[in-house]
Amino acid sequence: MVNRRYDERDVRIRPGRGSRPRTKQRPEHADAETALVTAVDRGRYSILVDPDGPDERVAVAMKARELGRNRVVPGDRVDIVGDTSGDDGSLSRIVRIAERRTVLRRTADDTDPVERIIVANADQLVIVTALADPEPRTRMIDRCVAAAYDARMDALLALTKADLADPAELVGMYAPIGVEVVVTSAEKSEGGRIVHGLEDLRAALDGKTSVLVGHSGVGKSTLVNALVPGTYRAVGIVNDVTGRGRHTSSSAVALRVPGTSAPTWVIDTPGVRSFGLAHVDPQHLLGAFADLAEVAQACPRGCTHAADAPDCALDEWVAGSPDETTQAARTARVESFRRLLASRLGSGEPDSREPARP
Ligand SMILES: Nc1nc2c(ncn2[C@@H]2O[C@H](COP(=O)(O)OP(=O)(O)OP(=O)(O)O)[C@@H](O)[C@H]2O)c(=O)[nH]1
Repeated sequence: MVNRRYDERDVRIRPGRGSRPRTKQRPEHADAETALVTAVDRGRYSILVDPDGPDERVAVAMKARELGRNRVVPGDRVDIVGDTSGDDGSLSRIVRIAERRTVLRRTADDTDPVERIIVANADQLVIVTALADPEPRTRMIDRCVAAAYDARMDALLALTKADLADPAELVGMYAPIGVEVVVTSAEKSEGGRIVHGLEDLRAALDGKTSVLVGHSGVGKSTLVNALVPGTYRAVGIVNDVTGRGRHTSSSAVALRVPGTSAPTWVIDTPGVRSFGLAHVDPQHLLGAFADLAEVAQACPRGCTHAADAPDCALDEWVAGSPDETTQAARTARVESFRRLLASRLGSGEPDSREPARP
């Protein structure tokens, strides 16, 4: 072994971490384009590339592996790479999901204990309810309103079949709690169906993305058909926007509403009966009642604002009304809020998944 002196050749100079080119530090998919997800069917996503832009086109995408188990749902704004041409047989990849403004979850059930997101970025929940045949169920409406408010969405009540029953009672019940109400009736005519009140509905949807919900038979298909002609076929949905294929699964589909002043979408949710209310945050619900939210600032910390909540400022507010008329109005308002709050428990009846409250 040569005994030599230590010199600078013995010093190993390693490039610092910062100077090494690292893939992760490069902007990922800088060439990505933006798209709107309109439907999901067995791992394939119908998307609209450059929505409302000069190059708007329909395409099909799959989820990139890097997104892992993150769900992509109708209403999602996404970044896509790959073949985004939309040509026959083309397939792009969704590499990013934009931050969601709102999320609507469907209720967990026995077979699936998780409340899954079904729609993203909707502004409004449209609760389609028949005035008769089938009879309206206010408990179901309350649950939907609570879900909408909790998701920070507006609630719109579309009352159908006004030719069969008077809407006054339901209008009187929901209009005072900030729920916009539209009344329609469909009439058979030679050329198909005329839906009276359709223009009111279209105006209430204009410029927004609205999720339509309703039980079977309430006339939801009749409304969607009138708003977006040619959408439905007997065997399933052919998406006019995506243009291709048949959408027979029970997941939500976004449809563009023509004849409006600003881009307008309805998202139909076949088979969705109810929404996730297990984690309703009283503060979110309260946010939909600006006057009550202000009063509730004086509540004790952690106040649930429920009827049995001790020292709830809402009760003091009602009790301290200057006159009888004001007291009646305040009582109605607090009761409406509490009804929505209680609807997560199934309107007084214990929910199968939740213990009854004392
Ligand atoms: N009298 C009356 N009948 C209506 C009205 N709107 C729809 N209907 C009828 O109600 C029934 C149900 O209407 P649909 O539009 O199929 O209802 P849906 O909510 O889509 O129900 P599903 O198709 O079962 O999901 C049909 O027989 C319609 O003709 C209405 O305004 N007045």
